[in-house]
Amino acid sequence: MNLNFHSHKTQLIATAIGASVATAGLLSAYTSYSRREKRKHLTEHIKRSIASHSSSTDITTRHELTPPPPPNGFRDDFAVYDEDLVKEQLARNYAFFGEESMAKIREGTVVIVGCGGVGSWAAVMLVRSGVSKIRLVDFDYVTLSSLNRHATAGLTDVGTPKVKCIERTLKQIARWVEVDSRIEIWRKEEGGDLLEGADWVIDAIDNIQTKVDLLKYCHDHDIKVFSSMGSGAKCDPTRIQISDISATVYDPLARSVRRRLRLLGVSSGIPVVYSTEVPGDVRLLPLPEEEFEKGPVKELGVFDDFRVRILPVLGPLPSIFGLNAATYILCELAGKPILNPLPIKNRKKLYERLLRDLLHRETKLTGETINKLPIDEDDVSLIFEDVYRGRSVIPPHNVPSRPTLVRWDVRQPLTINNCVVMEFGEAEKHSKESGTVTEPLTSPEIIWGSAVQKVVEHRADELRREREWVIKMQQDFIVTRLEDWARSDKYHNSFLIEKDSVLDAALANSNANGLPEIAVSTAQGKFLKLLASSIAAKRILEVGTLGGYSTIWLARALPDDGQLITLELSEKHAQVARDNLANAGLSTKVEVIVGKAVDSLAKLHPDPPFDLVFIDADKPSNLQYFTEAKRLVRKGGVIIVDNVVRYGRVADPSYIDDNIEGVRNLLKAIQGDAEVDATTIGTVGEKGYDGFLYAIRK
Ligand SMILES: C[S@@+](CC[C@H](N)C(=O)[O-])C[C@H]1O[C@@H](n2cnc3c(N)ncnc32)[C@H](O)[C@@H]1O
Repeated sequence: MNLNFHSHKTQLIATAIGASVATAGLLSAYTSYSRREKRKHLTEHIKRSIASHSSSTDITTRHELTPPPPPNGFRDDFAVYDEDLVKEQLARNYAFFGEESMAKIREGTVVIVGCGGVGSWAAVMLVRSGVSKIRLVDFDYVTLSSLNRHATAGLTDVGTPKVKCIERTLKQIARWVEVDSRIEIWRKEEGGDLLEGADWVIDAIDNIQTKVDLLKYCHDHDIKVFSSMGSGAKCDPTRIQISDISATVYDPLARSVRRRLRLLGVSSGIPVVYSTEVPGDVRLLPLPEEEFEKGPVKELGVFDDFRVRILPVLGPLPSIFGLNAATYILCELAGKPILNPLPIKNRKKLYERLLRDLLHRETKLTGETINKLPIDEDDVSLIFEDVYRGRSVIPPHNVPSRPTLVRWDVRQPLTINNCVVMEFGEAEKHSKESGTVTEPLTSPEIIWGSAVQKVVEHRADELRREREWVIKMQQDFIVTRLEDWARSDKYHNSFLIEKDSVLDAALANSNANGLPEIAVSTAQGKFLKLLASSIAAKRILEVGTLGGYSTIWLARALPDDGQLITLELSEKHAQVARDNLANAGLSTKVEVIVGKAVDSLAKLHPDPPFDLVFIDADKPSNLQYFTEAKRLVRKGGVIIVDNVVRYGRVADPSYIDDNIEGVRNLLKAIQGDAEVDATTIGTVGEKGYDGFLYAIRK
């Protein structure tokens, strides 16, 4: 019985197993079949798509952004974007990063600025690894000479946009990828649009100024950016590495970018790929003779500020740079960043030591206890790495075994321009023979000769030029906020304008009565007063009183028998103004007329004429007020119109509103008016960017 039971059970189990195996076999066969079919489908489509590309003779259609859908409507076919196939294609990456990280990579958006030898490789590898949204930005076209390093360009691509030829390849690699190709130059003025939505930006630009612009822009706008330094003129792949921009050494492009960024206030926080290989005696190759014959060299470049000369490049190097960028960003997107990419040398300790030694040396030199030097650790690295390239200033300019910083000329203060690198022994000799600050013995030129003196001057000059460049750059970057202007006004006023309780009370009373805070600023008020004084104004007309703040300033310039008439629409404003004027002791000199200014003006007589008219009421009526002002002001008298700049918007055709139109109409009228001579003066201050129009009645 027992046996029977067992044999029955065994039979049942065997049947169950048999059935499961058969089902599994069938399922597996079906899955394989289904996959095979999907794969076949995909392969056929890709073949068709490629065939249709190569049969086309029109070079522009061959590089169309969207691959042409095949007759059976490929894009809607489930097989194209089938998740199974995507996962199969990315199987090794899934194995490496796992589901969660791969999901992040696949959601990532990367913008590549510069799609040449570096950017093209980065793009290809990012897409091969699963990045599904990519924007390519480059204004340039494929040339024959770029084929030695480009990831996707072939002979038939010559003369076509670089971004388009990368896009085509990317779509052949991953049918699901979204490529946004922009045949555009990145410029900081419109830079935001091209970077929109980026999780990461790759800077693969070969123009230093644009590169610095882009890095600074990304830094200021909290956009993650990875930058590629100079791959030109190098050949040693073992020296390529990733580090923070602040830790780069030996690479001349990195040095220049680092210096410029540092002077713009960005000293670290940008990962870069660079090489420590010091290029030999490399110069930009001269252009071939026939290129010169085509016309002035400058005209040969696509854009003025882009180089037209040729830098020697060994193809694999930029590609390695691009692959480094892709690797770094993939790990970042995956949430598994490369931890502490190894900088060639950890120089921080060295800079600390150099600074400490310099402090001791300076203490001896000045004979005083010094707690803080006028140069800091950042400057030390600038002097050591950038200015003196880690070498002694003394010929033969060895790499010192014990580098030391010293003040070059003890008769001059310690600055980055008056501080040099020496070997310890040289520094000792220098200090001994130079004497001290109070008792200098001789000049450094006498100690080391005029050739060394020239090196120091040359380096200082280099630094100065760079600073000038940076100052120029900074001007482009300046975004001055209202609070900056307010602080500026406050600072200047603290020297030039005494605290004035009457004016403060006028503002406080206006506020208390709910008047809008649109009176002129303190500095503008003072300007109006000075102006009225300079022309010895006896009769002043004001259009737009508000609480009488500008009125008080102007009236204070009047002599005892002077008079000011001010026109105000609002009875309430006028009443507040009268109170403020009374408090200022100016009631007898000022008459406030209530009503529409146009009507009030029409009733005023030009005899006696006014010396000064200040127009500051409703802007759409500017021209009417100005016309009346001309009638009422004496020859040689002055008309001032406020708010004619309006954040520069008057000049921006995209702004259309009544106030702005009021100013534009006034300007147009004055243009052909022989009776006045006028100019506009920007009055940047605590009220932001605005300006006065200043006109003299001829
Ligand atoms: C900008 S505020 C004048 C500020 C004043 N000048 C100052 O700096 O203290 C403009 C004033 O013009 C007045 N206003 C507006 N339209 C007017 C009109 N048609 N006639 C007269 N006044 C007018 C407003 O009521 C307001 O008080």
